[in-house]
Amino acid sequence: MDKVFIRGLKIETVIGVFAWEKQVQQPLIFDLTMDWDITKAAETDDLAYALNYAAVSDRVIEFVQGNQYDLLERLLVQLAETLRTEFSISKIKIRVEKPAVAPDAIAVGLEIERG
Ligand SMILES: Nc1nc2c(c(=O)[nH]1)N=C([C@H](O)[C@@H](O)CO)CN2
Repeated sequence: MDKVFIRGLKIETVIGVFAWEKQVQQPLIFDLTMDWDITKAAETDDLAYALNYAAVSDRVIEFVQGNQYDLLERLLVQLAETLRTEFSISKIKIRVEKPAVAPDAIAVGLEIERG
């Protein structure tokens, strides 16, 4: 299957288990890979048949900044469900890094696949 991807989408939001994390915004960095059959878009050269990565990016930003969760797990599962429903995406992989909380690691985060 063809893939549409978004890499390194940085979004400032409130996320985390601890009390201090609920008082501040911190960055999350998202990578998304989405299955999409590009045949019709390639034949027609029409964005209407493509999975518009700009529109998906805007929705990810809106969702992440519009919802507050403790765990990355809940955020990613809810986000995956929302994107799959709204954009008719059959399969999605979402990876998120939370860089501000792990000074001794290159990265911490979570990756899920749905569909
Ligand atoms: N698997 C997870 N582990 C942890 C999470 C999380 O969302 N998923 N969150 C935290 C804290 O919020 C942390 O980021 C602050 O130090 C810890 N572990």
